Amino acid sequence: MEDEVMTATNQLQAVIDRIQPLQDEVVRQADDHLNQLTKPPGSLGKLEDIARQLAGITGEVMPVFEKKAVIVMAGDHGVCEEGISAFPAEVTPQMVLNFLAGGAAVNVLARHAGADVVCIDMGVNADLEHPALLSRKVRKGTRNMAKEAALTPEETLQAVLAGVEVVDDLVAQGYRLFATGEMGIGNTTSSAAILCALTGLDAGVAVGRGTGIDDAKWLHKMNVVNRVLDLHGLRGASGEKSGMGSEVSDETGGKLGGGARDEKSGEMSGGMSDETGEKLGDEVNVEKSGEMSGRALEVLEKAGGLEIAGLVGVILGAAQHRCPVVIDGFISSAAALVASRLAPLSASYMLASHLSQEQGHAKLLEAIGLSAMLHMDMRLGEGSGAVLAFPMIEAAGKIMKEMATFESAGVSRE
Ligand SMILES: Cc1cc2ncn([C@H]3O[C@H](COP(=O)(O)O)[C@@H](O)[C@H]3O)c2cc1C
Ligand SMILES: O=C(O)c1cccnc1
Repeated sequence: MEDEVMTATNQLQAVIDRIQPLQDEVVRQADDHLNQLTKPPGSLGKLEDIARQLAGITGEVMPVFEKKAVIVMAGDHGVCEEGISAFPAEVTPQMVLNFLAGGAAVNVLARHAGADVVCIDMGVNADLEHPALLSRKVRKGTRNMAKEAALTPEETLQAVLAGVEVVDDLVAQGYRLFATGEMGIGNTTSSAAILCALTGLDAGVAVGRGTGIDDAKWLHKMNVVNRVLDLHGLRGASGEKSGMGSEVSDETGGKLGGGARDEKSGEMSGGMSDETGEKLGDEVNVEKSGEMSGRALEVLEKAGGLEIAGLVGVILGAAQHRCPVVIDGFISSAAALVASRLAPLSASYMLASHLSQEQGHAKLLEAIGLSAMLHMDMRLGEGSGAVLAFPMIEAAGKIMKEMATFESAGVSRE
């Protein structure tokens, strides 16, 4: 078992080590091109930030994304037995079948965006079979994190590496633009615990109403998250700078397997933040990823979900392949936070699609250094907000490719 964990750890470290900074030179070329286009400089606002970020990610000033996919990972949560959701756990497999039949919100919005839905069983507590379902089932649901660790180290690594492989396969099929999506009743509780554990935030700030729980259940859900943090010693020891001004101690961050780590990892290069929009023109990249943070993996083991762990792998895999990855709502962002702590450079490959109504989502994005494109008051998950943002991302690419320059259109300036 030890050997298996070591091998999987090394595999994950290799993925992290392959993640490169954005290509500064191409970002500069994109910036130059944007300034030749028939518009006052900067007048396309965040579309220009996206265009620069896409250039730095892909190495192309005019990227085109012919094949795009939303990767919807599903898993069940043992913590449901604490009564923290407005819906029963059976909804997870039922919704997976709905995704496969094409009837869920994410299917509709993906069709609208011309994207494919790739549905993956990471750990649903049912025997599901369908020709279009990819099974990467690690186990039938997590353990109840309020009583014991949700996952073992082996299970956690297996799920993360499965996510990496899913992206490897899709890239081999020609996909170049990804979105994260998930299904798992109870997973806003898991995500809130991850947010608290990695930033030091209080449960009162991080815990939201998920599928729509009433006040009494909401208070209970906060208590459950507090119990999880106490049981697993996850309180206030992020080992990382949160980027939100919350003071956190720094003793537990470390290379997996022991050694001390000295890595400034709180400053993210997430391309969509207001500051980074400016930064993209000159200083896009932060430091190269260092050794992976054992702390982030530990949090995933203690409080994670199999679909969340899988999405961590999807995000790292996309970054490894220099593909943009569009992050959906609260749960996807919890996975993105873990990914950014494992590999700080991965944040440069993320685009935050929308600001979920789920309490805590703004703090979660802030901790990664991302700012959301859309404010649609959505709180669904599944990847629904992320696919809704696909057309905007493609629009940024089209601006680069199709817009006339001052010279070509004979438009005067100065
Ligand atoms: C019918 C239905 C469809 C969904 N699609 C996504 N979620 C969302 O709700 C769940 C998280 O909320 P909580 O932590 O409160 O259980 C996740 O499955 C998430 O994807 C859904 C929830 C329901 C009920
Ligand atoms: O923001 C989300 O992803 C979300 C919020 C509530 C319930 N399910 C998902």
